Amino acid sequence: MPNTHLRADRVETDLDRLLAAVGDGLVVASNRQPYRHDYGDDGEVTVDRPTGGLTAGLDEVMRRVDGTWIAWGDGEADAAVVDGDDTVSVPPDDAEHSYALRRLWLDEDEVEGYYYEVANQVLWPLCHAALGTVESCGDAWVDYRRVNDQFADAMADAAADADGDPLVWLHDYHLALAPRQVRERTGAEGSGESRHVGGPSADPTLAHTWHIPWPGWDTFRACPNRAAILDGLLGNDLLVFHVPRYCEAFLRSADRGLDGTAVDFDAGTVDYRGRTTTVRAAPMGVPVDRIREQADSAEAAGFRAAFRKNRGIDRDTRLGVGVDRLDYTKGIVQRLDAIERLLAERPAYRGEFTFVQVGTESRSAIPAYADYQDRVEAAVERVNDRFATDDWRPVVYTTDYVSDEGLAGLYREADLGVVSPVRDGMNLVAQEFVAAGGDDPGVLVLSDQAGVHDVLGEHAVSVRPHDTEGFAAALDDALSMSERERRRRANALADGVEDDDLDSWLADVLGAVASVASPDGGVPTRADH
Ligand SMILES: O=P(O)(O)OC[C@H]1O[C@H](O[C@H]2O[C@H](CO)[C@@H](O)[C@H](O)[C@H]2O)[C@H](O)[C@@H](O)[C@@H]1O
Repeated sequence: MPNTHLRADRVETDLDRLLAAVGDGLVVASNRQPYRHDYGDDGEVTVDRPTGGLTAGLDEVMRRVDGTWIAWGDGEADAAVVDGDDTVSVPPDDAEHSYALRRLWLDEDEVEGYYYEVANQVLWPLCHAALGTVESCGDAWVDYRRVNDQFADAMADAAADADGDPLVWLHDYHLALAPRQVRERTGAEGSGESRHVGGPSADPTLAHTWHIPWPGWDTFRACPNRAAILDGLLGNDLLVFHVPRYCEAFLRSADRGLDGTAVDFDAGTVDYRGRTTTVRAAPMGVPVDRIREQADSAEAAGFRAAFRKNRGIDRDTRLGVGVDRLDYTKGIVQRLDAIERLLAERPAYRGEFTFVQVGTESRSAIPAYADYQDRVEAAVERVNDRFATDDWRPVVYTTDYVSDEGLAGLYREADLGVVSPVRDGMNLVAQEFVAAGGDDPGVLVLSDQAGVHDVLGEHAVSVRPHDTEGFAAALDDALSMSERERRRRANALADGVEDDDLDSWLADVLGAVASVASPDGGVPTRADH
C-alpha cells in the first residue's frame, strides 16, 4: 500500500511562507474561469461567478498571491469583442487582492471537441466509472490535443514572465496532455533535472490536482488514448488526488497502462522519461470562517425565513437539503427514491418533513445531462403526486440561483444535509453544510462513494445511494437521532472540517510542491522553528 497521504505525516506548515515563496510565480490553469465577463452591445460588462467549488476555492488562493490564472474564456465574448485583450484583472470588487486572469478564446468546434466530447463524454464518465455513458473520442481528440496545446503555450509564456521560480499548478481532467506539452516548450523534455524554489531554474515546477476520481485499472483500460493521457500527466513533478485510493489506482494505471514506467508503490512515485512524478493525496477543504460568517449574516437569516414562507413550508416542518450541479454522478434520483421509500414506510413523516433540492443546470448540451435533468424533475413530480396534501409538499425543487449567503442559510436551517453521489472526487457541499451549522446543527447523510466520505464518513450517517431501502432507513435514523448523538457527531464533523479547511489543503499541496522542487530543503515549515 503506497504511503501517499499528505495528511498522514503532516507537519505544521507556515502557509504564509509557502505563499510568499511562490509569490507572483504562481500560474494556475483550469478549464473553468473564476469570473465570467459578458460584454453587452451597449459596451456594458457584466461579471458573474460560475458554479463549482474548484474555482471558488482557487479564487481564495489567488487573492493572496499576485499570480496568473489561465482559463477558457467562456461567456458572451470573444477575442474580437474585447479587442484582443485576453487578460483582465480580477476580482472585480477587490483591487487590493487582484491577480491576472488570462482567457483563451476557443472556437465552437474546439469547445465541442475538447470540453463537451473528450472532457465530459469520455474522461468524466470514465473516471466516475459510468462506462455506459462514455462516448467514442473520434475526431474530438484532435481538438482536445489542440486546446491543451493552447493552454501549454499560455502556461509556458506565463512561467517565462514570472519573477523567481515559477510554479505552474494545473487542474483537472481537461488538461491531461498539457504537462507534457509544457515540458516540450520549456526545453526540459526528458532532462529530469531537479528544480529549487528560490534558486535558478530553466524549467517550471509542474503540479497537477486531479479533482475527480481516478478509476480502477479495469475501468481505465477502457480509455481511448489512455497511453497519451498517462504520458501527459507524467510530465508533472507532483500529481495530487483528493484521497489515497485514487493515488493507488493511478499508480496501478501507470504501471499497467504505459510502457517504460517504473512505479514505486511504497514511495508513491513514477519514474518515466527521465523524470520522477510524485503522487500524493490532499483532500480539498472549504473556507470555514467565510462560510460561518455567511451563515451568521442577516442575509442568510432573511433568506431562510423568506424561503419557508415563499415555498409554503411551515415553520415547524423539519427540513432536509441537497445542493448539487444537475449531474448524473450526484445521485439525486437515488436520493428522491429513498425519500419516497421513507414516506411510504414511515407515514409519520408525512406533513412533518420536507426535502429541499437546489439544482444547478450543468453541461446541458450533453444528452446524458439533459436526460438527467428530466429524470430529476420526473422523480420530484412522482413523489409530490404521491404524497402531497393541500398544505404540504414532500419535495421542494428549485433551479433558481441562490447566493452563497442563501445557501449557508439553508444549510443552517436544515435538520439533514443529504449528499449522496453515486461517485464523486471529493464533494465540497458536505463540508459546507457542516461549516454552516450553528448552535443546533443538523445531521450529515453522506454517500460512501464520495471522496469526502474517506475524511468525514466516521461521524456522518453513511448511505449507499443505490440501496434504496438502506438509504430510507438511514434517513429515518438521522431524523430520529437523539439530540446528544446529533451534537456529538456535529461537533466531531465541525472539528474535522476546521482542521482540514481550505488553507490546510493549500499548505499540504504547497508543502508537497516545496519538497519535490527541493527535496533537501525547500521552504521552511513551522516544524523547523
Ligand atoms: O466546469 P463545469 O464543467 O461546469 O463543472 C464544474 C466543476 O465540476 C467538477 O468539480 C469537481 O471538483 C470539486 C472540487 O475539488 C469536487 O468537490 C467535486 O466533487 C468535483 O466533481 C470538476 O472537477 C471541475 O473541474 C468543474 O469545474
